[in-house]
Amino acid sequence: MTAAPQLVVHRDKELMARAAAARLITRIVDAQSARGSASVVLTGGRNGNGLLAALAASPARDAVDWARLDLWWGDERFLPEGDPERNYTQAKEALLDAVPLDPARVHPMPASDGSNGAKADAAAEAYAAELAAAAGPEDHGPVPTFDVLMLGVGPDTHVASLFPELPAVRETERTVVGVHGAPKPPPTRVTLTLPAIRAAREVWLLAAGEDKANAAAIALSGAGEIQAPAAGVYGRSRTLWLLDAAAASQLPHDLYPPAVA
Ligand SMILES: O=C(O)[C@H](O)[C@@H](O)[C@H](O)[C@H](O)COP(=O)(O)O
Repeated sequence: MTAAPQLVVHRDKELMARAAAARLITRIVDAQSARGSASVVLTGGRNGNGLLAALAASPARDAVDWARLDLWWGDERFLPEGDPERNYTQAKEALLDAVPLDPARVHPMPASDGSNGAKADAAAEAYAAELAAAAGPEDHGPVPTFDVLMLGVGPDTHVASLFPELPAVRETERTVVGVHGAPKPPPTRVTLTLPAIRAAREVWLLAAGEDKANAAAIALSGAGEIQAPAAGVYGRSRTLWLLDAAAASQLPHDLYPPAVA
């Protein structure tokens, strides 16, 4: 049984992004000090990219040893390489092009014009193989033990590209699957599954803005994971919701934590 999710509520979207970026820097530095490297899973979307931009602008940014950081993605829009709508493209613009990462340690999900052909299911199998190759005997299954796995939360409670009631959220064996007919464009995507997400040490859910208030309240009030995928994600040692006051506005009062700045 996993511990209950922890909640932190910040004044507004901008402060939440800056505070989450500072939190991520600290977690990466701690992991690198303890194990010599760190492993982080990025998320797409406005909140995810806002955090990356805040990280790029952080005065503490270069406390991170960027050459000893492994970056993975929780999901990807299945589009051609360089498409401005790809999560990888947006992450590069927000942060990756500004820091001295080791390219061999940056693992974008395949593009639709890559070697897997225009088949999202084949791209998913390739990424699952890449994850398995990076896993070691100390890891929990065919994925590396990510230090932090971040997930933006959709207004319908989707996380990554796990949408309510669609097949991907029901997957219990494979670590990566193709998604077809996603309600959030583009319709074709590649996504980690719940088993892969749950291998992470810490799972952070990012929810800022009034449009996330209903999703946060549903996910945190005992909804099932098929109907509310954000309710089904948890880390091995920590599950953390990072919200702003607007996204927390519909939470039951007993869940609403003491406000921070
Ligand atoms: O490919 C994507 O779109 C994301 O991975 C998706 O899961 C996103 O994180 C949520 O939809 C929240 O997006 P916003 O932060 O823009 O609301």
